Amino acid sequence: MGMAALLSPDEVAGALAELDGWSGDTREIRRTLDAPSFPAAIRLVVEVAKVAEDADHHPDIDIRWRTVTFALSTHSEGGVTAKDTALARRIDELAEAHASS
Ligand SMILES: C[C@H](O)[C@H](O)[C@H]1CNC2=NC(N)=NC(=O)C2=N1
Repeated sequence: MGMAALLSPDEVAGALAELDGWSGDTREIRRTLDAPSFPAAIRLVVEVAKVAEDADHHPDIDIRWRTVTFALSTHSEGGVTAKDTALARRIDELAEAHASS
């Protein structure tokens, strides 16, 4: 048993309504961002990596040139928990600083 509880469908829907650009369901939430350039995309990923390591909660990351997709779930629980919605908010803050959309 992990420490974070799975969110209900209503809780995930409520969180997604507050998170700009995120989609998903109780299994996983995801957002795709376009950075201005490949180096900018990598810088964003490095910043997210620092936050993820500090939180001991790690996103699945897909990098294609300057397009980055972050997919969040709590693997130990088999779905979305508050750890994922919290990390999504942090990613949004970093993405804003990196002029992504
Ligand atoms: C031991 C350590 O806390 C676990 O392996 C962590 C690491 N990062 C993780 N990240 C994610 N996304 N889900 C997890 O269940 C998870 N577990």
